[in-house]
Amino acid sequence: MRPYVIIFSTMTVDGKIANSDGYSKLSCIDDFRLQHYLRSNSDGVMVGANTVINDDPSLTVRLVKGTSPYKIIVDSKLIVPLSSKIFQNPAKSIIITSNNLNKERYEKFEKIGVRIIKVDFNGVLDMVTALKNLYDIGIKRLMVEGGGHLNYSLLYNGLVDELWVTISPFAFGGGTSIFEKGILKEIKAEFYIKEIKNLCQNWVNIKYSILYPKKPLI
Ligand SMILES: NC(=O)C1=CN([C@@H]2O[C@H](COP(=O)(O)OP(=O)(O)OC[C@H]3O[C@@H](n4cnc5c(N)ncnc54)[C@H](O)[C@@H]3O)[C@@H](O)[C@H]2O)C=CC1
Ligand SMILES: Nc1nc(O)c(N)c(N[C@@H]2O[C@H](COP(=O)(O)O)[C@@H](O)[C@H]2O)n1
Repeated sequence: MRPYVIIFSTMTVDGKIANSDGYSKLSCIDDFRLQHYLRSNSDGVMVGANTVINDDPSLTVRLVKGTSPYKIIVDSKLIVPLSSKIFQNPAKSIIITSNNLNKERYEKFEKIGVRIIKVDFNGVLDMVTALKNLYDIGIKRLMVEGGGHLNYSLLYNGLVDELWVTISPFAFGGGTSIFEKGILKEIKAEFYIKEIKNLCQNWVNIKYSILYPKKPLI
């Protein structure tokens, strides 16, 4: 069994979630409220290593009432700084990483109480096994907040149930896309519209369910 997975992302009209300098503030207040609402209705919120390094996020629930979920970082080489805000409440932090690293790398995180889930790494981490592990520790509903490489690796593996994407009224012409294939192959993923909502006049949130791929391709 694996968690029900929802990707939440805010992108420009040209599909970018950050520009090439790493600038990524694209939401309006209603969109931030939606983001916090989904956090409060999730058992865990997952981000990739680059997102932690670029944004130093809190990933807490602040704009609506509710409990902050587990924070889950996908980091194959364990490069995220120990001083990141995410580790301020280490008991609710989980790192998914490779089982090929040396002991010292895990130890510094384990020492402060961060839970480490080790999975196989073959250029990308085995996210099928990672999600099974998360389900077994009680994470039944998982929100994914990017970045583009993490989003794509989950989509590619048929591990996404819904995509909540907000289109913000900007274009960058470059930068990081909502889905970045990295070393993975291209696919033709297909989505089905469940709901469309206008936010703060010029922003649009679209809730999609995934038509394809629904199951791991590998
Ligand atoms: N506007 C928005 O909604 C959001 C924007 N962002 C922006 O996106 C940018 C970061 O995106 P990306 O560069 O795509 O980085 P990312 O956050 O997806 O992290 C990529 C890294 O995470 C690890 N990783 C993720 N999935 C993996 C897998 N399956 N196997 C192995 N390792 C894996 C690897 O270390 C990889 O280099 C930042 O600038 C951030 O500000 C991030 C989240 C939301
Ligand atoms: N929905 C959304 N809109 C934006 O404009 C964003 N920049 C992001 N970024 C994501 O939110 C995280 C920051 O969370 P905190 O406010 O620090 O709790 C950031 O790391 C991205 O995952 N999202």
